Amino acid sequence: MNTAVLSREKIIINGKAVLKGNIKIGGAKNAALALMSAAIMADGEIILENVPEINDVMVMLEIIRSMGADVAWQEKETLKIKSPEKVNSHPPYNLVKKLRASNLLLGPMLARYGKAKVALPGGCKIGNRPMDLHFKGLCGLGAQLELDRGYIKAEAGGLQGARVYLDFPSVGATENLMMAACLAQGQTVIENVAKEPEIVDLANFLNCLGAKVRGAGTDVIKIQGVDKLSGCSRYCVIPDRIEAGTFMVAAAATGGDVTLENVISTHLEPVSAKLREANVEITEDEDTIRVKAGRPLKPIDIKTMPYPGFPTDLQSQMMAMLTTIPGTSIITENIFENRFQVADELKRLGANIKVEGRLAVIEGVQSLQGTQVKATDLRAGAALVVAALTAAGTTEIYKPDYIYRGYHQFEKKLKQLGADITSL
Ligand SMILES: CC(=O)N[C@H]1[C@@H](OP(=O)(O)OP(=O)(O)OC[C@H]2O[C@@H](n3ccc(=O)[nH]c3=O)[C@H](O)[C@@H]2O)O[C@H](CO)[C@@H](O)[C@@H]1O
Ligand SMILES: C=C(OP(=O)(O)O)C(=O)O
Repeated sequence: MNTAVLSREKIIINGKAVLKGNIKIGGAKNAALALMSAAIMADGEIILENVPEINDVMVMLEIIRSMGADVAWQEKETLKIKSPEKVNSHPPYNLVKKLRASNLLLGPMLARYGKAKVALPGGCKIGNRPMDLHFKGLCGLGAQLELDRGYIKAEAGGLQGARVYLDFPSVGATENLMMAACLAQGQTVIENVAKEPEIVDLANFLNCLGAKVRGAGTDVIKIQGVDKLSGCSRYCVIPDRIEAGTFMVAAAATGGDVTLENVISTHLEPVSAKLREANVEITEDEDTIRVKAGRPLKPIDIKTMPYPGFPTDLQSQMMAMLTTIPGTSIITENIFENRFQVADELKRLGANIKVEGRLAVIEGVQSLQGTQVKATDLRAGAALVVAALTAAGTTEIYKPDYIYRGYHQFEKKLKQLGADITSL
């Protein structure tokens, strides 16, 4: 078990690898972070299993510890959390600014302790990431919120159940409201919610703590408020569909044959569907997926959408794969306007990509050539690794710390599949 934040100057990859073999996928970053936030609402002790030992989790652990929670790794990927009677409702700026998911502390803090002062969250600069829907929803439940010099200040003298309509199915807003509503008085109905598997995981976890949440995974979530939430002797975080999808794309891009263990294949249907369209052979079992790319790959078009659409968190990796598939592929990014930053780095490797607003047109080239590039965000970093694996020669990827935010033992797993990869 490694509980320190991992930091490196660069990742070095000698390309033209063909990935082959089996690897185990870890717990989902975006589920684990939400569950850790929810844990501060509970009265008893919580044991969370399958928690990925990634940098974002290490930061979230420090955040809830700074708020007074008793948090400790019990064994590999198992976290024990006991929230305090009285919380420090002002977690430190230098930790909060590192994470997007720190915005998920707002709902739980308001619900259990009636107040919160949280710096505006950080996370990857993949676009404008407003919090108007979080504000609208929490105000709808009776909270008072204001923005003051980069801090969100919130207060509530007891939240009241209400009907809230989200103008967009935001993952974070759905999660914040769902958590806050668990301890509100009466019923809350949230309409047009996000349907991502991480939302369902959070709802299941909250119910395990004694909450009454119904409808997660559909467009409408109904929550009957309860007086308090208890502990939970064991809850297992769902597998990370984005980590799994990244390895699926890497396997396909390198013409490999890789079996992923510990996945929920239904969560990966949008990814499997697009890879099949690109002529990749996918065989699914309940908890394994085999990706075999024996045949020539075909160009495809991709549009990112809220779940069950194609995930924006896998768009950059797909772009990397498409750079060497002969023909024209078109990607439409509908969620985050800056997710095409990776295109400029892929172009350094010889890719032919034209970006026009929300559209990227990719003309497949014969091969990429290794050079120096830099990760601009978490998934851009993962995409550069995929590209470097296919490239001729050596690629150095700077700023790999972005990658360590969300991938545990990325290099070790890739090595296990036959990649020539190291980091300094
Ligand atoms: C920690 C975590 O779980 N991060 C995920 C979460 O981010 P996050 O929760 O930040 O993403 P959202 O679903 O909230 O954002 C999606 C879209 O909604 C917009 N929006 C969001 C909130 C709001 O109040 N107003 C508003 O307009 C955003 O600008 C964006 O265009 O879902 C994203 C979309 O699947 C993923 O890429 C992130 O990996
Ligand atoms: C955008 C991502 O994460 P975050 O929301 O934590 O910045 C991601 O996981 O790709």
